[in-house]
Amino acid sequence: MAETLSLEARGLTRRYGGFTALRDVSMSLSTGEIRGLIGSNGAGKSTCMDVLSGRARGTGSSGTVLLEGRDISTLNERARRHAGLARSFQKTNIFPELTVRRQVELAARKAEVDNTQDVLRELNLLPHAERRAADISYGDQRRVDLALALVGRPKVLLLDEPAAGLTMGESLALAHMLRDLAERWRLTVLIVEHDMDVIFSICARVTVLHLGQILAEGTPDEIRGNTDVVKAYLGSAAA
Ligand SMILES: Nc1ncnc2c1ncn2[C@@H]1O[C@H](COP(=O)(O)OP(=O)(O)OP(=O)(O)O)[C@@H](O)[C@H]1O
Repeated sequence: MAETLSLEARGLTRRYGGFTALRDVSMSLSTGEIRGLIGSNGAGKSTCMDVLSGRARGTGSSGTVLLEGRDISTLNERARRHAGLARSFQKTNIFPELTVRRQVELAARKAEVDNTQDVLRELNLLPHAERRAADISYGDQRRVDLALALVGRPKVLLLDEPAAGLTMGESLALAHMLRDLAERWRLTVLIVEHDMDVIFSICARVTVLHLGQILAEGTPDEIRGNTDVVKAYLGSAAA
């Protein structure tokens, strides 16, 4: 029996006036997969995440998004989140004055779930739970961001540059925690990240965007060995 895909995008296109930022992008992610989405500045990565998450809907956007086989293309961002598609942004969403526990509780209440303690434990945040977010390290704040996206126990997480601003050690620790979570929760992750060490250490497959279109898709070894990708992106990005 064919496996039901966790997230499927068919023919995603996004136009801004006469400019096409994303053209006919299709991809299929299986359950528990961590997929990297890479490409140079302006390649269309954020636009792709916007169309998937429902942030960019209506005029200018077309294509189909399926979540576990269900067509969610007509749902707005909030309804998609409710259906199990969560997104975490590069810009931190946390309130500096609140304790870590309080803001995870607020996010849990909004998502109508009661798993604050579980999520704090999973993300190694229990030792910081009673501290104000402003008083913890930037690396820990990024984990609070992740916690806020994970409270509803989503099926799919869209992750925008989670390692931005982290030290190399913090980035790799975050990457391994993500891989561990995806495995235990059967969580599917689509991750946009400029840190190729993070991408190549946790992604089974990588999709490369270039000028709004898919340039390549494959395993980390295939992507690293693809001369078009090296020319368009990796030659400069891997630095
Ligand atoms: N609101 C908008 N109006 C017009 N053009 C836009 C808009 N948003 C994005 N674009 C254009 O669409 C293209 C894709 O942008 P996008 O932000 O998706 O790229 P990206 O791959 O995420 O880049 P980066 O790595 O710099 O974040 C760019 O040429 C950008 O200038």
